[in-house]
Amino acid sequence: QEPPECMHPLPAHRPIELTFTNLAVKLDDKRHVLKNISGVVKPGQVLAVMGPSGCGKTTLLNCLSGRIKLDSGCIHLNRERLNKRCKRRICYVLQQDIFFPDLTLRRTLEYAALLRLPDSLSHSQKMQYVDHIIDVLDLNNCQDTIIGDYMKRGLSGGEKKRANIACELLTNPALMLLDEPTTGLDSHSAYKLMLSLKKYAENEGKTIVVTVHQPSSQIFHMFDKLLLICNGQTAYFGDINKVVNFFSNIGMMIAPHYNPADFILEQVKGTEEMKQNIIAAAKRAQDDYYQQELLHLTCTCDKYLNNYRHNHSKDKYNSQWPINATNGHICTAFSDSSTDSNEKCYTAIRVNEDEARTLWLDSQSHSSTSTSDEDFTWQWPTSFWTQFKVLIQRNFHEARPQMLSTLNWVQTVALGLLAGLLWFQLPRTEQSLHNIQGWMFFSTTYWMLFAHFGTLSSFPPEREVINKERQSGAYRLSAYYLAKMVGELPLTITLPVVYHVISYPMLGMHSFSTFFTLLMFLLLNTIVAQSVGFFVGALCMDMQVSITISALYTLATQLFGGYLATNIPSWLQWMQYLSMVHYAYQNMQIVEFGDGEPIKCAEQSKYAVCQNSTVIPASDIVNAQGASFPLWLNTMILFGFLIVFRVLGYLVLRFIRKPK
Ligand SMILES: Nc1ncnc2c1ncn2[C@@H]1O[C@H](COP(=O)(O)OP(=O)(O)OP(=O)(O)O)[C@@H](O)[C@H]1O
Repeated sequence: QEPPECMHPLPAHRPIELTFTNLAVKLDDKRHVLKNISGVVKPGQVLAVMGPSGCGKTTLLNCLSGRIKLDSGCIHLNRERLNKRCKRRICYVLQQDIFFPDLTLRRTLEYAALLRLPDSLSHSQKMQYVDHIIDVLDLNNCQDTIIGDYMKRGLSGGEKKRANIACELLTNPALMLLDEPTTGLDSHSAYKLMLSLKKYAENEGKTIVVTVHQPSSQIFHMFDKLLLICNGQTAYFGDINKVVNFFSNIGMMIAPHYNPADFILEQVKGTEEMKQNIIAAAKRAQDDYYQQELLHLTCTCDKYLNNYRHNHSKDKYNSQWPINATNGHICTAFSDSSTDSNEKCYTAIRVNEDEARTLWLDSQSHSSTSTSDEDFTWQWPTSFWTQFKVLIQRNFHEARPQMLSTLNWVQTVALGLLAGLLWFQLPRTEQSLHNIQGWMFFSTTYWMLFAHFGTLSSFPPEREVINKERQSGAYRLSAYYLAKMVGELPLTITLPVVYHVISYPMLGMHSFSTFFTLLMFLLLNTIVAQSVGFFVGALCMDMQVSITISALYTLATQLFGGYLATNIPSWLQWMQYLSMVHYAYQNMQIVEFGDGEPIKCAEQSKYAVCQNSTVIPASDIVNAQGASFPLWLNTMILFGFLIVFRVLGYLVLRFIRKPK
């Protein structure tokens, strides 16, 4: 069954001719992962990159997408050298399928469409296009299945692969790089997927580069060009239907009815001598290839230039047409080359050939000049406000199953009841004071740990998705960050509210105002702890390191909170100012003992004030634990913690953990 034709609601992007020349990448300045890799792929063509495992295929795609710094060589998209701006026009489908596991496939695609299709399209147009992409990639049956991960069963491997491609196809990219899109698919699914891509390239004038491991011969013959890599070097670059000839010319004959893909991979996995022979032959063939291109060019350069002049006679590009790249100059360069050394002639001629081809591409492009200009100037597909709104919804949907899981509900209700029963209806006497303080301290530290470690464990997988989306320029980091704070807020506070509603009245409720004020400080403390967890999770790439830092910080926070140790040595007293629990716990005491029913003095009270009074004022209770601040100052400091750690978290993502 043929995949349906693609009808994208966006105007077509200008076709891209991808040219890469002499790419080299070294590891640790020593070992070459890639060396002298060159090639060109034109609009409508599919280039297959093949080679043994570890030969450098993924590294090449990383280079072409601009994610790896080159040691030498250059990459051009039409006439423009690969730069940050044009990187956004490349879609890169990674080998790993990185998604939010709890969202369904349809929801995932809907959010991708809402974020990555421009605001000029209505919501229903975007949804229609999602339907269309689901049809194109044959994902109808699983659109309501969650993506899943190793813990939760969701989409199959093949469905995830197609979902990955679907997300990228949404933006109607002109250049697609796909890293092993057929891995894990059965032969029929692999064939169907490649057929969809091939049709997409042909019908829409897209430029496609795929890495493949061991394609069937049916798939192999679908490709237009092949780049075979061996030991990081070119073992073949050229038309797919000439590769068998290339090998037979160097004495490596394919048996009849043998899959050419299997055959060439066996050759490049042979002895070191065989590999060197193949690489040397590829180099010779490449030189010949350029000579032929040149001959072709000299025959057609008149056509290119005449076409170009005809189509652009009045537009602004005409004035930019380089004076030295005239027909005469190309031909002169060519005739000069017959006497020059190969290398010199190649350089001289390539410059002009590239210019001619680029101009020809301009003239052939089915998009108008204004559309192509828009291509080069757009920054974000949607406005900040759209990104913010969509990301709030997505954050909420994505985080809810984890943050409000059944297990968390059970844990909260059970602990609320347990704390209520343990400190049930305590009398307001000095003898019970330590127990009442125990409830407050337990509540603040428990929710601090819950929020901190919850964020710490959930953020690293989320960072993968965010990095992938930031790399493709889907949205602003600031929109994501604000949306995360707002979208997760109701989820963050739900369980502490439930806990407080259960346990505080059991302890002994005196007024609604103390109930609500205590709840506010409990929530503020929880949100601060979440911010610290987010900052540590964003900063540390190693989970073990982040757990160690968090354990140290949260335990020290408890030790200096004012409940466990009241006689802190003077040289260590500064540590209590770093303890967020210290401020929340103090405020809870000020409210509970100040606004609630007062605490009666014991007969033999340790408080001096009891010599003249029958009740202990809140200030005396708080002062007995060491350094103390008034309510407003403690509250300001807690807000200070919140702002500082939120800003630090943002700066870490913006400058330290930014995607390459
Ligand atoms: N960051 C890195 N640190 C160390 N080695 C690296 C790094 N990146 C790549 N390599 C090495 O470079 C070589 C090429 O890796 P690459 O992932 O490009 O291979 P590949 O052809 O895509 O392999 P496969 O087909 O198995 O996915 C491998 O030997 C790999 O170990």
